[in-house]
Parts: sequence; structure tokens; C-alpha cells
Amino acid sequence: MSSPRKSLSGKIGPSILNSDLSNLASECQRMLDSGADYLHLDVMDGHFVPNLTFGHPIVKCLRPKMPNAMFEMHMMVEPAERWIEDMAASGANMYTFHYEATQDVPGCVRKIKEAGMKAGISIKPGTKVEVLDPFIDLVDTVLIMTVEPGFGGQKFMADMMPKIEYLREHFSDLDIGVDGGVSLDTIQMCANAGANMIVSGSALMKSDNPREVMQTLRNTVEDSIQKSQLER
Ligand SMILES: O=C(CO)[C@H](O)[C@H](O)COP(=O)(O)O
Ligand SMILES: [Fe+2]
Repeated sequence: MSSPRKSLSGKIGPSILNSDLSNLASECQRMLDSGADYLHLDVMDGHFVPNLTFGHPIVKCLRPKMPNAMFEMHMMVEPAERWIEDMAASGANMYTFHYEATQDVPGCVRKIKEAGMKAGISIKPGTKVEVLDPFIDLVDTVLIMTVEPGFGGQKFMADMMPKIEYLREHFSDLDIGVDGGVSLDTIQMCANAGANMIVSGSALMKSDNPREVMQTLRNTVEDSIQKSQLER
């Protein structure tokens, strides 16, 4: 018996990387109040990527201030497994790790699930998307990087769109995220390619009206999903 079809929806996850980190909780709350579906929290270890941000102690402080928020942890750390238990204990909901940062993808996913979180897998721009084929059934989401991980505010790499197209063509129900340089100028490309989980940092943080920007990002993705479903 085939499993029931999951219906895709467009979701917006603001990245708080380029926000005022001295006011992290209020910046997160501002994004939630503006209609964010989840928060994309970028964790960098200064080793897997050439930058440092924050770790699980900060997540632990944020959690009681926003008990119902969905925290997706973008773990730019190596080894990828290192912070699974701590992040789960601190209140993270989803642990998105990098394919390039582990020797054992299935083992990493198993540990994430055992810790009670959802699992996401991400690839850097230089990694071929086909390497993910054996693992798609194990994970909840795939996150395609459209910048070299490490910094917010970089230029969107349009040449990553074929990776998203490949995934959408082969895995029609998969939650596919896109991260890096996503803005009102680049969302149409992401939506056309088939992304439905939209991470956006600077474009939201710099906006005077993040609610309107989120709504436009979401509508663009929803329109594209509807169109592709009609074409099926
Ligand atoms: O993972 C990241 C960088 O490594 C960030 O999530 C990403 O850069 C989002 O910020 P912006 O939209 O400004 O590019
Ligand atoms: Fe990120």
C-alpha cells in the first residue's frame, strides 16, 4: 500500500545571523510576530566554517521566552554529531547538519531522532546533490546552500538551482530548503526550482516591513507549488 501524499506548503524561516545579536530574543520575537513559520538559528564552530556564532547555552535561554517557536538549528560544525544531545536538551526542534561534516550520515540521523528532534541535511555549494540520494528517506528536510556557509549577506548563487530542481523532480513530497542570499529579488528562482522552506536573513533583518516581505516570499512559493500541482 502506498503511503498517503504529503501536501507541500511554503514556510519561511528567518535567519537571525545578521540581526542585532545583543538583542537576540527580541529579534527572534520580532520575526515570530511578523509571521515566521520557524526560526533558522545558525551555529558556527570556527572550524567547519571560518566564523563563530553561538551554541546550545543560548538556545536554552531563548526556549522559555518563546515556548512554541520551532527552532531549526543550522549546524555548521564538525563533527556534525558533536552537539546533538545538548541541542535537544536545550529545546531545539530540528538539527540540520552538513553532509560534509560527518563520516556516518545514517548514524548521525539516528542519534538526532533518538534525541527527539527532526533531522535535516545540508550541502555546501561544492557538493553534488546526488550524494544525498541514499539518505533522502531518512531525513525530514534537505537544505541547499546558495552561499558558501559562514556569513550572512552574501550574493545568492543562482547556479545552485539545478540541485533543487533535481530533488523536486525525484522526490516530489520532500521539504526542500534554500539558504543564502534569498530575498525578494531571488525568491522566484527558488520557487520555480521547487524549494518550499525559505531561509532568509539580511532581506528580512534590513526590511522596515518584515511581515510584508515574509508574505511575499511565502506567496511566491505557494503560487509555484499550486502551479506545479496543477501540471501533474
Ligand atoms: O547559513 C547561513 C550562512 O552560512 C545563513 O543562514 C544565511 O547566510 C542567511 O543569511 P542571508 O539571507 O543574509 O544570506
Ligand atoms: Fe543558515
